Amino acid sequence: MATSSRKTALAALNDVTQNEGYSNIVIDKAIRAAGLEPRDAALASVIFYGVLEKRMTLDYYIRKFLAKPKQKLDETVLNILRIAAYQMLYLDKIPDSAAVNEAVLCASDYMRGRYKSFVNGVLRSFARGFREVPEPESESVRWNIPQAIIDLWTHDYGKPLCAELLRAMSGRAKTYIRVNPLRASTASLLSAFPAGMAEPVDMLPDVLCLHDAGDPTLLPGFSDGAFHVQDLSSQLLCSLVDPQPGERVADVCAAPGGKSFTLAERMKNEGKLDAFDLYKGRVRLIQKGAQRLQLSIISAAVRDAATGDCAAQYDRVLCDVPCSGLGVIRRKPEIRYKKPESFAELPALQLRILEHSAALVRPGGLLFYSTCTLHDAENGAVVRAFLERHPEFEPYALPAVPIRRHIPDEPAHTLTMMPINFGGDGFFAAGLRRKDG
Ligand SMILES: C[S@@+](CC[C@H](N)C(=O)[O-])C[C@H]1O[C@@H](n2cnc3c(N)ncnc32)[C@H](O)[C@@H]1O
Repeated sequence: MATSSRKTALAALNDVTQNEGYSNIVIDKAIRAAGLEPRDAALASVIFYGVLEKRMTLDYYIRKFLAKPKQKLDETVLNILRIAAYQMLYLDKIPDSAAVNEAVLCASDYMRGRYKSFVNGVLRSFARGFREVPEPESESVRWNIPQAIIDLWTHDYGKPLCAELLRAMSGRAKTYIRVNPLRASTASLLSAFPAGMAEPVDMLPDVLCLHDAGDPTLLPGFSDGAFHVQDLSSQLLCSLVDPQPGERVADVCAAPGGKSFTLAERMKNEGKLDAFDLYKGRVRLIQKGAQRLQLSIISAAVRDAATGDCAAQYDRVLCDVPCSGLGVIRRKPEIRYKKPESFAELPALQLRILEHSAALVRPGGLLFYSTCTLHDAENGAVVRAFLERHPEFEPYALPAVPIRRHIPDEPAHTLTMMPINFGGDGFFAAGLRRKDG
């Protein structure tokens, strides 16, 4: 068992807590910097994501073994304790003694070993006593979701649905790929992948769900443009947008490009798809992906969706706006710890983007609004405000999809997707139509 796995997980956790880095980017960077072997990299990643997901439960247990339970702890020392506690509570194959010893080694390297005996003492008591600690009573600690988010979901969706949501959000998200039907088929990929690694998904064609596949970019077909990684809800959203070959389509917040790719594939690479994003570096990601997938109708460019010019008129415009991301906390566990105040400004920006993008839609054309969050102020409320201010648009009933509608009486032009009984992330979609003439 390599010490470097824990050290790498620690460096990445410190990066997330101190610099508010995105978990996937931070852990990839830390693993590359450490030059870990695949097995050690896998362990570093399991520990890193596990600690982020279970942080509130881990802190509850750790504090039972502090002489002063309310004591303020150095953030790195706390992360060292969390890493060891996570292994003891959740990783059956790692002996408790190994978890403690590795933590003490990490502590020896930090601040000239100042906290080594503290870490040793706390963790030895933890190893002896954690099985006797009663389960946390607090719903928030048990599900590792801050109370502010539980309150928000209870307010927006009601208590019973919030309870289902908490349970669903505590599971791991699966990895889905979208097969590029212009380059491959689900059958050809299934035969190229090792047996049992992928299975088709009933609700949509050209989707495979992966099991223990490791890095999907290393799978056969990836470099030839046979598929891209895309969550099931995101793929469902593209089926709602339903662009046709030959149409003009704009995706105004498009990077890294997952939806643009699927939309262009659904258009059979015929027509025009303008994919915009605010950031140059992210526009490059769209260009790189479109090139790999050989989707020549995609033109990617930098543009501010809230203010930018664009003379063209489009048949369909998608606004997949920046949002708080509360629907994807299974994939990006750090998002749940953001303070709700940090997303207070988002609805105003989202409405600005939607209103500005409305000008790009031709008469009779369609405007779609989507987020990967579960928060009415960023979802239904933005769409309601838009319709009040824009009588030239009307609700557009979304095509039926084979998933449960969770929200009673949700209007036909909006769809809130929740991970309950369905593999996809939490997403919201709305359809609007510019009236003719
Ligand atoms: C939810 S992500 C889009 C994901 C993308 N549609 C996909 O499926 O891959 C939101 C994107 O909006 C971009 N963004 C943020 N503010 C923007 C603005 N004012 N104008 C254009 N893009 C913006 C971000 O850089 C980010 O790439």
